[in-house]
Amino acid sequence: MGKKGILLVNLGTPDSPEVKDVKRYLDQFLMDERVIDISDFRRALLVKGIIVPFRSPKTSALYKKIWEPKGSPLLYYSEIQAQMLQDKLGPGYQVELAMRYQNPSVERALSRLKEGLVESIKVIPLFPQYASASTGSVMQLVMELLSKWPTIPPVSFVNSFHDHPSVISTFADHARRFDLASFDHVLFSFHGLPERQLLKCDHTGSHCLKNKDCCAQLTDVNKFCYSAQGHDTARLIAAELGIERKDYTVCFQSRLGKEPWVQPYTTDVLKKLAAEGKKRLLAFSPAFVADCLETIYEITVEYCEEFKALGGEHVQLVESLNDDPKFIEALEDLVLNG
Ligand SMILES: C=CC1=C(C)c2cc3[nH]c(cc4nc(cc5[nH]c(cc1n2)c(C)c5CCC(=O)O)C(CCC(=O)O)=C4C)c(C)c3C=C
Ligand SMILES: [Fe+2]
Ligand SMILES: [Fe+2]
Repeated sequence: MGKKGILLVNLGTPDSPEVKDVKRYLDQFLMDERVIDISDFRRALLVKGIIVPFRSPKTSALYKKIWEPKGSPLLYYSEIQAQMLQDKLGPGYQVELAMRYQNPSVERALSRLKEGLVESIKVIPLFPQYASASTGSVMQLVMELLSKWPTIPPVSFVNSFHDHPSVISTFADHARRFDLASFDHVLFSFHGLPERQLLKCDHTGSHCLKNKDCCAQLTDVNKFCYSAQGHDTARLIAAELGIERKDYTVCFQSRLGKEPWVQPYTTDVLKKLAAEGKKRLLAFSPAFVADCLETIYEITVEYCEEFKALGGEHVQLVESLNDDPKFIEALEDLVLNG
């Protein structure tokens, strides 16, 4: 019997924090039709004419602040996760890691699986909640690349794992490293998404954003909704930690552009909590399985400073799943049963 191929795919990061590499990364990322979902002509004008030239120097400066001797945290944690999963699954499996943008490329990882003569390929996009811009984009690229192979092996995809018990309990374990009673409020701050992309994913056209609580419960109608899955992740982590509903807020960070994104925005929530006299916040970022620019810089530095300037005292980030063996158990379970 041949080996089974496993392809883990995370979002991607620049090859280095230098402006030229950040430009190449942002160009590939934001030219993806699922990320900026407007016409090809308008996307090219916006991305190549405005965002990449103006944003890259700023983004490069941020990457320089989080870059470590071993590289970008997103990449090195992903590499560790892939190695730990390989060790756990043993010689019957070939685990490859790829990044949707930049390196290691999905094309190269698929070639390595082909060279390894795997009998099947299971793709696990490393995003707990499904979004067209993340999971959907990985699926599309893998299908496009495989469609050019003369022999297409049996292939399957994990769609989401927002409620996986080991994922939930790993986040909860990481929060228990702190004295939970010392915090005034808990944030579940998810990466943002344009509202338009949520609406497009509502196949009924009758549910999403039709009332302010449409994502509060996961049902058959919104089961693939990024926001509804995020609310479910937050609900499950809060339940495991015994955090009452009034003591946490689900919010969305990292907005890009002027159009409305999924709300509430994390910055608005910080303002509201500071105005209510809250001083110490505990912040989860459960859209990611590894710490990255969005957690290490945006939450730990930017949001913390913003909150302090508003009269707060501290925003404490809960570490992501990173190299926790319990998360690798979740990945193993997705391989075997997902
Ligand atoms: C949960 C997964 C992600 C979704 C969904 C997503 C959507 C999305 N992102 C942008 C724009 C940017 N995102 C940036 C960084 C970034 N995004 C994710 C994940 C998701 N993005 C990660 C893991 C990271 C960090 C990568 C790292 O190297 O650490 C950036 C770059 C940083 C910056 O310039 O601010 C941009 C830009 C859009 C437009 C979008 C959905 C439509
Ligand atoms: Fe992003
Ligand atoms: Fe929704």
